[in-house]
Amino acid sequence: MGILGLGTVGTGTVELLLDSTGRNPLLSEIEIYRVGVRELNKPRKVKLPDGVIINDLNAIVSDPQVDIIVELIGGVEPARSLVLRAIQFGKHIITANKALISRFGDEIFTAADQAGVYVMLEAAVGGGIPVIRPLKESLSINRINTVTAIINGTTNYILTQMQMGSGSFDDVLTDAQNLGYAEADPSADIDGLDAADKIAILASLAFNGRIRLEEVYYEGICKVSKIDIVYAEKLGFVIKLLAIAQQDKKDNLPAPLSVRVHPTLVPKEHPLASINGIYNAILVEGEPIGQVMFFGPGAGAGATASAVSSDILNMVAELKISAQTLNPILTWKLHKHNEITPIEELITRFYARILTRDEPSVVGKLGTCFGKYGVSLESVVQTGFQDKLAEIVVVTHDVREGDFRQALKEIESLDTIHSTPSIFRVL
Ligand SMILES: NC(=O)C1=CN([C@@H]2O[C@H](COP(=O)(O)OP(=O)(O)OC[C@H]3O[C@@H](n4cnc5c(N)ncnc54)[C@H](OP(=O)(O)O)[C@@H]3O)[C@@H](O)[C@H]2O)C=CC1
Ligand SMILES: N[C@@H](CC=O)C(=O)O
Ligand code: NA
Repeated sequence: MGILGLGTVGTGTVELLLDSTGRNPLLSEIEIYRVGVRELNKPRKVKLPDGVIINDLNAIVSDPQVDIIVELIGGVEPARSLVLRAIQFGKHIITANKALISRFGDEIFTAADQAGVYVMLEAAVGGGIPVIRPLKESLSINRINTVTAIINGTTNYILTQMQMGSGSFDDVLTDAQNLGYAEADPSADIDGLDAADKIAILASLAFNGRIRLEEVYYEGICKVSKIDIVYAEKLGFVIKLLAIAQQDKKDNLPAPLSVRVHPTLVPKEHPLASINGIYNAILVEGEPIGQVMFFGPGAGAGATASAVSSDILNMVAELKISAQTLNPILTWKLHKHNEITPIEELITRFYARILTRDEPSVVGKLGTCFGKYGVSLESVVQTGFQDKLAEIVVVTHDVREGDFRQALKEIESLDTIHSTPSIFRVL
């Protein structure tokens, strides 16, 4: 076996594979033949025989001694070219790289199909949580209607720390980086793109069709402030970065999918409200199963190594049965593209925090504007003052997003309105 990458996940995986006592006996059949890195002279936490760690990754993916390539480099290039080259040379692939799969899954799965090799990616979504394989195998008979998930550990860690009132945003992010949770470029975590990559993968599996990543709406956590966390709490919510894939029905027929990532006010009694820190959870709803929730550590060396190494063991087990015929349930044959609804068509509740000049008629003016676009309000709270401006928090009933945005545009043009610092969707 050849491993590409010896960073957080690569090191965790090598440590796990070398520590076989009390684990699955198949582990003894796995040889770490080569490990590819960028910098040969970097100090490493794991000790491997001389010559195993090299920096010629192209040589590893074409080496006849290697049957399985484990890609743990991250990012698109050179990961994409190396994986495609490995497939050309008939190697089976294991990867933790959601950025690669969400963008180039089509190309990689098609190449793998033609070459008759497996691609396994349990670690790419939810870190250590088994979710890809359960969706492919144990739940595959269900008609899934919704996947609602917390699938970025770094942002969940930051939001949890903010909620507990500890540390500044930057300090908590640095913590998450030092703990090995964040991506090499942490803006992918913060801006919601990492969660978008992951929900695109889950949605393709759950709804049996490819997803165009560019159609997935995503927003990150930059606009979530301590003030909003406190208001949300008073109103009975916690703020979480949710990734949602939902199949709505129109006239009892399946409508296009809604696939999106955004900070969301989650009612405190909802099962996802209590998922804190580095933990992730994926709530799957389908027919006939009902609700199933997967919960566990979403990032970090050990947890992610658990998912990568389980893929390695499963791969070895599959190849023992037959190297000629692939188990069809483990391959990725997604022939159609799923159609995705634009975000303007989403029907949801909203939370908005509006800063106004303190005039007696302002709540009435807000109500009139919202009413004009069919936005009805569930609650309006005039809470306090920020720099001499009155602060009003509204929560709407379900509304079409496009109509809410139009109402807000008109509200923002009123003289009495100063600004709308926060707008979040409510679950
Ligand atoms: N960290 C986590 O908790 C999780 C990460 N993942 C995914 O796992 C993958 C790996 O992440 P992680 O281990 O955190 O990343 P790291 O940045 O810690 O490690 C990356 C490794 O890849 C090597 N590498 C990077 N670029 C090149 C290159 N151009 N040529 C050769 N080697 C290269 C680096 O070499 P060198 O050491 O010499 O610099 C390093 O060993 C990513 O796809 C990530 O999204 C998935 C789930 C959880
Ligand atoms: N950066 C990711 C790592 C796991 O996928 C996260 O924080 O969830
Ligand atoms: Na997983």
